[in-house]
Amino acid sequence: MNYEAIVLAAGQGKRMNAGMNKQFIELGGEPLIVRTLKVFDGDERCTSIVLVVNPAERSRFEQLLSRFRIRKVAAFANGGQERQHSVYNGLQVLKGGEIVLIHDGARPFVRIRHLHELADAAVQYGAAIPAVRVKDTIKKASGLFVEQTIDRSSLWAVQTPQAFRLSLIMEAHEEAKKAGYLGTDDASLVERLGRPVKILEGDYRNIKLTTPEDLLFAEAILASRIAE
Ligand SMILES: Nc1ccn([C@@H]2O[C@H](COP(=O)(O)OP(=O)(O)OP(=O)(O)O)[C@@H](O)[C@H]2O)c(=O)n1
Ligand SMILES: C[C@](O)(CO)[C@H](O)COP(=O)(O)O
Repeated sequence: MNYEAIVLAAGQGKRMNAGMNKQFIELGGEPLIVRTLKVFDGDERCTSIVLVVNPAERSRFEQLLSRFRIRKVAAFANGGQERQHSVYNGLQVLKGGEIVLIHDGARPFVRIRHLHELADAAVQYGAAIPAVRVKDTIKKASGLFVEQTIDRSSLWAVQTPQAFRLSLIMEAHEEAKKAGYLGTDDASLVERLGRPVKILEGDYRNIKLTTPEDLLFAEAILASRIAE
């Protein structure tokens, strides 16, 4: 199934502590955002990309698109205060296809195979997300004391891209906006409508580069790919 993509790059990268938007950090000679965009740009099922950026950084992103010959960015949208607001702004400029994949620009290692599986699952279920089973024991705390150990057999660590029927995710964002609800991912806005969200087994290497040590993991993943 073909799809449109919204790629989010309008954050500040505060937890990366790099003194700049982490999207511009180079991995193996290419900026993080370029690596992410290349995956979608190279997927024949991706019809177009909306890139969500801080307006103050737009010309820098435009220069990268030109330098690295990224062809499918059809439109920019302005980032908002929160990730959810950025997604909402991106939804407003979509061309209006049936399926949209919403992806963190900070996740450069997503595989095309998963893009296709997620888009197809969104056709079938309305909403589909990649996730990996939790490997650690998770505990709920009160302050810094354990309150409860959570049974991890039904816990998943959720990733992006998150895939949706466009009409459904538009409704979910509008309803969340009306209710003043803020979620940390887009699927939570669909869940609150009582609509199903399908989980697809993801890849532990589809990491979100968030804190400095994630760059170490990223270099290792890159090295392993070169060896493939
Ligand atoms: N208002 C926001 C916040 C985040 N993002 C994007 O959403 C993705 C996931 O967010 P996160 O990893 O938290 O990135 P930052 O917000 O940049 O990081 P931090 O919270 O450490 O500042 C990133 O690609 C980020 O650029 C966005 O487009 N608009
Ligand atoms: C959307 C997400 O990547 C799913 O795990 C995550 O919720 C983003 O969180 P962030 O704090 O905005 O990076």
